[in-house]
Amino acid sequence: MANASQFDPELAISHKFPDTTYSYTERDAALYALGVGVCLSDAVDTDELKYVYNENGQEFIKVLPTFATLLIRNSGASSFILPGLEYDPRLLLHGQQYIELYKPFPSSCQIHNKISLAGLHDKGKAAILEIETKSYEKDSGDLLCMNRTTVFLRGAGGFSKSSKPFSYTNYPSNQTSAVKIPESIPFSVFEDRTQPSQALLYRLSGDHNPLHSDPIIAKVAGFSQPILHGLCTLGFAVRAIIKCICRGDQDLIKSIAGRFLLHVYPGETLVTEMWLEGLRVIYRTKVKERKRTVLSGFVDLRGLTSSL
Ligand SMILES: CCC/C=C/C(=O)SCCNC(=O)CCNC(=O)[C@H](O)C(C)(C)COP(=O)([O-])OP(=O)([O-])OC[C@H]1O[C@@H](n2cnc3c(N)ncnc32)[C@H](O)[C@@H]1OP(=O)([O-])[O-]
Repeated sequence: MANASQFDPELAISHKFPDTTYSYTERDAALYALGVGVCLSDAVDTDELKYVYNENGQEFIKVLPTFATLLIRNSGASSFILPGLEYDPRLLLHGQQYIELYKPFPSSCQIHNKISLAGLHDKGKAAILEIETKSYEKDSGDLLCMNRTTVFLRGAGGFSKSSKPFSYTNYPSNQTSAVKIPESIPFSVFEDRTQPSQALLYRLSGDHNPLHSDPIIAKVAGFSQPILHGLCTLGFAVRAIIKCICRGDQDLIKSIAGRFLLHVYPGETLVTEMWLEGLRVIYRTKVKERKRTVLSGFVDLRGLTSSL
């Protein structure tokens, strides 16, 4: 439990984050695609080869919508360290991710990020911190996407009165990632087995948190072995939706919300169930071997393909 003297929520809320920059090339986009399982079970997958190879003479490779989560990499870990918040970073877990996409990503680009604090909550046993990043294309000044990252700081709650726990949010409640899963049979189900080396491949895209690679750090954090990055699991789930519901058209994705409910061990099989409600896909991802739900959320679409 956090010592109240180590936490000054008002100081954290008034903190001004410096802008950050990020540049990527086609190589980064392709490496990321491999990290989230593109062409994992079929090297010539007709829906996915375009993310890693200039197929049929296409000039540029295509970029997955979840690549949005990499644009904030340089603002990543350091943006969770704020004046007024002291906690053990080894106990930090990724809780939720919300992404809005405004324009398809070019295959290479220079990015300018504007960062702000979107939420801070005292949950008693934990504190929840939410950071929002707006990513602009440097050349055109166009807004490409917005990411809202929620982290769960285990052991850092209890910094306010339990009768009136501190809670600050500056965004609409309909953007929360928690969803109610329908009781009906899913519209579609997709299964994908992650590789035992999946986290080691994914980390090359820039998330070097040792929780995903170092057995000793993983044990300190309470896991039997290094766990998969939450955003890697999200990448697998959204790929399943692009394949099964968007029929391979990644540009149909408008926004993505995901709540990480349980850790995934690299090598486990991910089964994503999808329900279509108008232009919203509600989804749930389970680990087949442990029969446990690890991720759930929704994806809003710009439209449906005529072949659906
Ligand atoms: C990005 C940086 C680095 C990346 C690291 C990774 O990738 S790590 C790998 C990827 N990440 C992982 O592997 C993490 C997987 N997830 C977990 O292990 C667990 O879900 C947990 C430990 C985050 C919370 O479990 P628990 O049993 O301690 O929680 P509880 O059910 O008792 O609820 C307490 C309160 O918290 C709320 N709340 C609950 N969950 C979430 C959430 N996800 N999100 C937000 N909020 C959440 C819940 O609504 C409730 O509030 P209310 O309603 O009372 O106002």
